[in-house]
Amino acid sequence: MNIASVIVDVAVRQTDRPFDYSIPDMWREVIQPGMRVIVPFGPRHVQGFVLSVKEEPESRKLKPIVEPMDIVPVLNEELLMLADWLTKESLCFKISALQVMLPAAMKAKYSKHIRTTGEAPLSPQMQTFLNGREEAPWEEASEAGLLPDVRKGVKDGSLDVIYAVRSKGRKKTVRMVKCVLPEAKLQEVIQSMPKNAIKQKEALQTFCGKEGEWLPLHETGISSAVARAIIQKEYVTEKQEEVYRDPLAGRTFTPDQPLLLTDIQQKAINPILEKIHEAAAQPFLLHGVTGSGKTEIYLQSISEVLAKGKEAIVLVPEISLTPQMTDRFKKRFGSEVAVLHSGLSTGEKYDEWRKISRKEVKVVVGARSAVFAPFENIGLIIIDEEHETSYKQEENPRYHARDVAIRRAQFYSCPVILGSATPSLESYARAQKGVYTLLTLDQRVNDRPLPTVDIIDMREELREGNRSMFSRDLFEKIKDRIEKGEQAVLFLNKRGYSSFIMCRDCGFVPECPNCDVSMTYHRHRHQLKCHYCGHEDTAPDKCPECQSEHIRHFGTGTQKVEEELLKLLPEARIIRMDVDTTGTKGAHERLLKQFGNKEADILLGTQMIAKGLDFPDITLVGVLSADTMLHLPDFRASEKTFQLLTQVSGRAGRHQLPGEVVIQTYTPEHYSIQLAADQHYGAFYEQEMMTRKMGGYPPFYYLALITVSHEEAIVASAEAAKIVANIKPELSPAAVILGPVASPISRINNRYRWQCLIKYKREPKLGETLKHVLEHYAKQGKSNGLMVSVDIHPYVLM
Ligand SMILES: Nc1ncnc2c1ncn2[C@@H]1O[C@H](COP(=O)(O)OP(=O)(O)OP(=O)(O)O)[C@@H](O)[C@H]1O
Ligand SMILES: [Zn+2]
Ligand SMILES: [Zn+2]
Repeated sequence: MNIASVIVDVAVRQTDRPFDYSIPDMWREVIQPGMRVIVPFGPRHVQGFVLSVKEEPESRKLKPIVEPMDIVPVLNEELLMLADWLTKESLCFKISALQVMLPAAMKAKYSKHIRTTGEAPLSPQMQTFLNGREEAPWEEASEAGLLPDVRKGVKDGSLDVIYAVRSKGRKKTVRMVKCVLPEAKLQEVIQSMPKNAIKQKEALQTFCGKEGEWLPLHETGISSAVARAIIQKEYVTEKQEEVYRDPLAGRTFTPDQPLLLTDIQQKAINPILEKIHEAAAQPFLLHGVTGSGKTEIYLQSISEVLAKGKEAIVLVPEISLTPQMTDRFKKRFGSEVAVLHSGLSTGEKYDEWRKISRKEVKVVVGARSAVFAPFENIGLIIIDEEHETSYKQEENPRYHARDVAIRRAQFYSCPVILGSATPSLESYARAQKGVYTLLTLDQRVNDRPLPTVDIIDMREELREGNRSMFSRDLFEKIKDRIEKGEQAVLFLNKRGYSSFIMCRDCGFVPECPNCDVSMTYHRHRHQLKCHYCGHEDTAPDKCPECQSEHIRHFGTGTQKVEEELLKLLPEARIIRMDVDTTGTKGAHERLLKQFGNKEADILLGTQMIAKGLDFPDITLVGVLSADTMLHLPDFRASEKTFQLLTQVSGRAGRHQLPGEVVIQTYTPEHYSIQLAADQHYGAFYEQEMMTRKMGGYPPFYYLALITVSHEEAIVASAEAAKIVANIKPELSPAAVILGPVASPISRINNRYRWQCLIKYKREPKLGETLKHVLEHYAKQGKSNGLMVSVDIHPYVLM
């Protein structure tokens, strides 16, 4: 093959297609599709991905590939096809689709150098600057104010500008040493060494009885100076050995055995096992209440897959990718497991990825991007907590891991398990239609009861003179748990604070008259605004419902909760988990371990404690503020509230001791709170589907969000209007276009943002139309400062 089609690492629309390069003779056997290569592009060298290779009679004049960056392909054929699909589905650049599949360490790092050519004399300035060096970094010349001289040098032929491309990640190596002397000879040498060579003698002693064995130098205790000496004397030889950075170093896992499944679990797993044996691509929705033993079903399904010599991918939301969760997989499958999450360093991620790529592991447990694990014989993909919105990537390529998983599973003819106690409406609706097979676990393991839930009306508390953030009921229960030596989890819903206003006396929250979403409060203008349709109002100083003056937007943080709790209960031992206390590496794990060891009575935290925790002595869960998310300007607000309340409640009473839950709220009558307390998913589903149907939202309609931004608000709004005018004729009359309106976050980095939301059912021309829009603006892009983005199936409408 003498020609390669390459996608170059230049993300603009004009380059969003393969370019042909000739393959130099010496690499004709080497270069294959899926490899990264360095190619010339304009004056520079850039990274590129080979999509295909072909043989052509040498008539075209093509630039040659500079060199390959890999010796084996890093993307297999399936992943290359997947990138194609991803580009079409999410309207992204091909290069972004290719790069998202690889660890960050494999992204190209570019550097620029100046180098002497020796073909013409250097200017005196350059001579002084280079001071005998052949090469210097471009930045250094730039800082020295020498760029004009560099330019002259390039012109007169004395200098070259060199563009270098490297991978960011480095393989880690350790220095290994081995004694080359036979045992007897070694003893002889030690004996004959001069008395003062104590260190060298000691060093050689280490090799006694280790003939022919390679030892890691750092484990021998030999200093590098001494090592150098005995290597020089040719007693010892050395080599560099590649090692993996082990993110779990120092942790041990006691292997565990599969549990005997309960009848309910058995009934749920059977259809999965059947599809594994048939090798059939079938998505399952595993709807199991909290503590119903979903994880055990995952584990046993994976065992079956491994027994067939295939591989499995398990996706877990970042936030619940806790040590507790990963341990369960490590215990069952030991060194067959690789773990990928954002807590790993770039190097550690790279190493885990290479283990997968080299087929040294069979199971990957990881966050969203692990869906691209480079396995080639996938037998099962599992998405735990499938309703989590973090499975959608909010930057290009804007993909949803669920869609990618189902796509890959089709290719490999294998089942997908989507698991959740609170499935997304979209998935449950698909299961109702039979697109996914529904499996239900409606009871906790061994008939442990679900916790009892009390809803506390915080308006009532206020009326009766309790101004604290703890209701009397919750406070009494916390005290009781501390006395009994049991544990409590206090959950503060941080998301959504400070964006809406609420009456503290009656719970009234101003809503948009047209949209059924709460209005967003703008403090600087004291205004309320709907971010779906643009409706505006001044913020009331008195509650329109009850005339109370206690209507304001309020907020509180975990730290404040901790302080107040300590004032009331000085003896309470509290572990606080939020972004502040978990910022450092391993902090998350350490805090949970302390809690598990019962070094604290109360675990106080935000979203990050809502999921995955399984501690036997948690008998109380308190939700301090159930409403905060309810009033976000988001049609999924009720769904998110229901899911979160159900999840947190599920942390209580999972083992022998029964659990209790207290939910504090200002809107106790809201159906998502009522039904979460009843733990009645079915009823919530019915009610919420009705709301979505009336509002014309998913799963009844699909959405596409167009966002336009510019430094001047008027330009952004005018362009948004133009876009709407342009696409309208391309869509059927059934499609609805909302807006343009200012985005909820109306300015980011001094750019004003406007958006329009398209609701549609079937619009075959939509993808093409939106792509044209993107292309149109990409062409003008830089000159007029407009930025346009398109999010198909958006989850963040801000
Ligand atoms: N068949 C079984 N026999 C005995 N114990 C089991 C069985 N299956 C699961 N368990 C135990 O029950 C508890 C709950 O199970 P698991 O954590 O798998 O539930 P889950 O549905 O994944 O929970 P959640 O979604 O709430 O995190 C765990 O402590 C688990 O070890
Ligand atoms: Zn009121
Ligand atoms: Zn509105």
